[in-house]
Amino acid sequence: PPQETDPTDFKSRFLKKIRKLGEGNFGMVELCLYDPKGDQTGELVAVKSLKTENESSNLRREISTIRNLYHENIVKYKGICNDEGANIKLIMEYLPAGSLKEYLPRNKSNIDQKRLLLYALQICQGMEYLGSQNYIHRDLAARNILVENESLVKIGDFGLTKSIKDDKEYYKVTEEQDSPVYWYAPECLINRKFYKASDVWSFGVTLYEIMSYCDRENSPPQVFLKSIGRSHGQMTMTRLVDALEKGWRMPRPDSCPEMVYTQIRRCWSHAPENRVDFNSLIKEFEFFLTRENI
Ligand SMILES: CCc1cc(O)ccc1-c1ccc2c(C(=O)Nc3ccc(C)nc3)n[nH]c2c1
Repeated sequence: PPQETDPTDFKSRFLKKIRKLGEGNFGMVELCLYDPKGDQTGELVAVKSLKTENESSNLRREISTIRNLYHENIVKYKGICNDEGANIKLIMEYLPAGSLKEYLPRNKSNIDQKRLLLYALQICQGMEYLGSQNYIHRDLAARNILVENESLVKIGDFGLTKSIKDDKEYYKVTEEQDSPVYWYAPECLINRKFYKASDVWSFGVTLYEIMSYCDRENSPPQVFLKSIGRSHGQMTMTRLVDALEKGWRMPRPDSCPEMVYTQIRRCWSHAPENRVDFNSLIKEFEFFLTRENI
């Protein structure tokens, strides 16, 4: 019988680097061609490797998380490459159109608001599934939503995803890495507790980005800094928390219809328990998508 090969076991000698796709504080993502036949007929893959050895526990957790997730709006796990001893690599499917952060500004002219709501619906479907598996993503943002084609987007980068299986309903943020504070809910900023409802807050910020076609001038950091004033270091976080505590929220972008902004605000209730959940958001977006004009 043909020798049984494990399709999730990638050999480093066949993994050819093409270019860097992104870089984080601990990991790096590269576009590679996996070409076991050596004739360029292999497949393109996205490969996450470590920059520092001591982060391998985080990458191993990411691998154990992503390998058991199966949903059309979650980037597909392909396997691992760890025949070089310590530095294990995570192999994911390569999405050729990049993240919404690159895709939306570039294709603004041929993407209408209905299409934006289709992306919003798909993100909610992926997040609802993730929550059903008792995971919180903790880094939901347009930069982590990848585009398969103009009708399909997928949630990516589970580098900060945590399981809340052991019956706790929140995850305590421990690592002091420079967290994406402008996507964080108040409870995450104040007492570093991350609930599933904290992902809903981040979805609201992500939807804000999407409805403004990820316009850099109107990005969450820009909007916050314009309104709460420029300052440096710790002050920014404190000023951000104070503004949010006082009820300040990012204003409706011009390109965002009132009824979509209403949904965004339901993601931004101060108390986690008062926020809308992904199931209700799915119903809202399905309804919006059945109506003719938005
Ligand atoms: C392997 C890291 C990872 C880890 C995880 O847990 C979930 C998803 C990913 C991931 C992250 C990025 C990508 C990409 C891409 O960045 N594609 C592109 C295409 C074109 C351009 C311009 N930029 C970019 N494709 N598949 C990807 C999977």
